[in-house]
Amino acid sequence: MGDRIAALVVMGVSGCGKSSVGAAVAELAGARLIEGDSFHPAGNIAKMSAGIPLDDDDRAGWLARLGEEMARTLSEGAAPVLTCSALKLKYRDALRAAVPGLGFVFLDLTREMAARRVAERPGHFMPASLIESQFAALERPSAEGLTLTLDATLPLSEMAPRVVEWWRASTEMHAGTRHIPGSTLSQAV
Ligand SMILES: Nc1ncnc2c1ncn2[C@@H]1O[C@H](COP(=O)(O)OP(=O)(O)OP(=O)(O)O)[C@@H](O)[C@H]1O
Ligand SMILES: O=C(O)[C@H](O)[C@@H](O)[C@H](O)[C@H](O)CO
Repeated sequence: MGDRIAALVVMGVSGCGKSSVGAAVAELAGARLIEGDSFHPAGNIAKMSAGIPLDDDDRAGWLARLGEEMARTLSEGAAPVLTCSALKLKYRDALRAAVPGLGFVFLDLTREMAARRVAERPGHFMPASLIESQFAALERPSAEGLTLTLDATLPLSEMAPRVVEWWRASTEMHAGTRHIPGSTLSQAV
């Protein structure tokens, strides 16, 4: 601890709750939600809709775009909360290179629960048949700094405050200043 978290990425496999948790955290922290799925190029959506997993090349441009979007949000004085699968270490490192002080919230879910959630979710492009490939790609962020792992089956009402508390604690420990996520305000404590 002690490193200030400038922006958050809510990560994990499809169905783990990135959009739900990201929205709740952004709301509670007064931060700006960036919904990573909205930045996929049409070709990526077409591939996933057809039941074909994305590969590193498919994800490279998308990750670069997400890094730019977080940097742009910070330059406007807002704190970004990005939802992004960020399944592999090299994807997370690409995001870290774009935005120093990036915190990750990993929503940990079993294959069975992820498959059930995705199968039961109406009107979404992601088929449950791709869950296995999501777990095949997943490199859990177990030994990485500025990372909070949460059981993705916890109630949302419990997760969002925990994330915001962790975020605040990291900022308050930074050089004796308190940074309020979502604002440009930094005050001495
Ligand atoms: N903590 C939770 N408890 C119970 N159900 C949840 C929880 N979080 C999310 N869900 C439900 O699981 C489904 C998937 O959630 P959500 O869309 O937020 O996941 P996601 O990781 O953003 O998925 P994707 O990456 O595929 O878009 C939704 O139907 C959502 O309502
Ligand atoms: O890296 C990936 O394979 C993708 O980002 C997927 O995770 C989906 O976009 C997302 O989960 C929507 O269901």
